[in-house]
Amino acid sequence: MTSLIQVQELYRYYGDHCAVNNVSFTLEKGEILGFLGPNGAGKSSTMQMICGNLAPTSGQILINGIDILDQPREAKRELGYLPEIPPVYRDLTVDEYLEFCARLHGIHRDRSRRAVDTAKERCGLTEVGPRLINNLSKGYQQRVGIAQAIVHMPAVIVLDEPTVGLDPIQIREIRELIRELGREHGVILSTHILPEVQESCTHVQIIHKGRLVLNGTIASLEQRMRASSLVVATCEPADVRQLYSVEGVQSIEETGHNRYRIFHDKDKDPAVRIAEIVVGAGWGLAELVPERRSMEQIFIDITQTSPQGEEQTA
Ligand SMILES: Nc1ncnc2c1ncn2[C@@H]1O[C@H](COP(=O)(O)OP(=O)(O)OP(=O)(O)O)[C@@H](O)[C@H]1O
Repeated sequence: MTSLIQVQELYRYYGDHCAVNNVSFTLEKGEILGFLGPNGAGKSSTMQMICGNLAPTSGQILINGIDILDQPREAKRELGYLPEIPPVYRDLTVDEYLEFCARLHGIHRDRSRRAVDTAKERCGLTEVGPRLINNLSKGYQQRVGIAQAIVHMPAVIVLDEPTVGLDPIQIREIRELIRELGREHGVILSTHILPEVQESCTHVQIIHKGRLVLNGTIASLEQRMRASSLVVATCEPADVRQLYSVEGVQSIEETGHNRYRIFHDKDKDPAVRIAEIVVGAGWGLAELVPERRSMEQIFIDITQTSPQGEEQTA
């Protein structure tokens, strides 16, 4: 079966600066791939190359088996792209704009009305068809941006930072929409926001200084985020010696008034036993929280364990 996207040994230089460095990956049907990295990591450059808007220095990109450099028109038919700044014309109504996009995508006039209605319905825009885009909220303008990306029913949708500048409710709605789109399209979502990937995606790739340093499922990312420490707070002072007796506990740091950070073996979670001891001894269990690594810590972890920034498959 052909992958929806196949990227092989992709490079992009800006002068001497290597912004995308030997990136290879595939996107399969049913996958929502989060392309995660800090600002300047090379996400937008990669997205633009995949969408045929930026020439690679070298490498190959196949969209549904079609080479975007050899057959750009055919390959682009399989693609919907929402750039970081949505390409909407604010002085058109939603209907006029989407109709225009449908025609640009080569949909015949007879079928464009239907295509626009379907895209509006999927993006929750049915009620606002006659309204000027300029008068819509930023969240709705973003939906219009997504509607233009799906109006021609592409196999693949590429969304570059789709929730930047939205308020928390709008963010939730757009993430829900992305999950929904993932049922019928392959989706690549570029973002520097870790929770975005955790909430919306099935797979994740981390790009760091132009290189892919992690490629795996969301479950594998969650695994990496689990730090090997717990924070325990008690109402009465705990007898630390008893906590040391729990299997897997390596060291205990007292961090304040009846608060303890317990470091443990990665493969042995002592939380249940610690809770039993605290409750059994009558110290009062006020808090027991497994600590989690931040994205920055994961970057450090990954880049330190693979000094050349080589890709790890989790
Ligand atoms: N046209 C350009 N000319 C020179 N350098 C560029 C150009 N576009 C991007 N870069 C550089 O290439 C690197 C990758 O940029 P890119 O925009 O792809 O990263 P990004 O991960 O999308 O970051 P952001 O989230 O800030 O957009 C950065 O160091 C950036 O400064």
